[in-house]
Amino acid sequence: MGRRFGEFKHLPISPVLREYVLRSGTPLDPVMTSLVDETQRVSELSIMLVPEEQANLMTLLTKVQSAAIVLDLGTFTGCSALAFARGLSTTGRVITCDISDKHLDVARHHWKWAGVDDRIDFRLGPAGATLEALAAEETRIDIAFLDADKENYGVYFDLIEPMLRPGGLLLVDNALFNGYVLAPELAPSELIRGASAALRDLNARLAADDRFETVMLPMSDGLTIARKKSREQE
Ligand SMILES: C[S@@+](CC[C@H](N)C(=O)[O-])C[C@H]1O[C@@H](n2cnc3c(N)ncnc32)[C@H](O)[C@@H]1O
Repeated sequence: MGRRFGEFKHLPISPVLREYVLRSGTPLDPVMTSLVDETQRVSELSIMLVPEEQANLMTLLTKVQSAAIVLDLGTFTGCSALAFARGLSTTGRVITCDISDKHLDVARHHWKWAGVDDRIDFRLGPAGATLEALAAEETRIDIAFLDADKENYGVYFDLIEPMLRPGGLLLVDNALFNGYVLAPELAPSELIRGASAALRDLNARLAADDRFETVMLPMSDGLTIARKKSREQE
C-alpha cells in the first residue's frame, strides 16, 4: 500500500511539545486551576480529569454548536460539566450524571464560583437509567460526552443516538485507551480488557456508521468527535 495522505505530517507529542501546545492555547482560569488542584487533593484518581486542552475544546465546541442541551456522562469532580456549561448561553443546560456523589461538593463549589451552577443538572445514578429517564422526557441533545464506564459505551451510544439532534455531536473520551484498542487481549486486567474491547467496538461502529461523520483526534488518550448528519446530508 502506498503512503497514506498526511502521514508525513504526523508528529509524536513529547512532554516538552505538549507544554508548548498548552502554552499556545488559552490558559486555565483560576476556577479550573483550583478544580484541578482540589481534585488532586481529594482523589487518587485525578488522572480521570479531562486534560485542560480538551476542556478548552469542549467549551469551544459547545459555543460553535450553539448547544442548548449537553449530556455529560461521568461527573467526577465536575471538570467536563464546567467546561460545557461555560460554552452555554444562560438558558442552556448540562445534564451530568454519576453513579457516585462522593465529589459533588467539590464540583458544586467550582460550578458556583464560575457562575454556572444554575446551568448544571446533576443526576445521581447509573448512566443507563439516566439515559432511559431522558428518553422518557423526550430530551433532545446537542452534544453528548461519554466519559463514564467504558465497557457500556456501545449501550450508551444506542440509547443516545435517537435523542441526538441532526447536526449534534457525540464525543467519546479515551478512544485510544492507552493504545489497548489495538489489542485488548494484551491489557493487564479483566476490567481494562473489557473496556478496551468496548472502545474498539464503538470506534469501529462509528467509523462504519454512515449516519455520522466521524473524526478521532489523537489528543491526550484519544477523543472521537462524531457528528450526526442532518437529513439532507444522508
Ligand atoms: C473518567 S471519570 C469522569 C471525569 C469527568 N468527566 C471529568 O471531566 O472530570 C468517570 C466517572 O464515571 C463514573 N461512573 C462509573 N460508572 C458509572 C455508571 N455506570 N454510571 C454513571 N457514572 C459512572 C465514576 O464514578 C467516575 O466519576
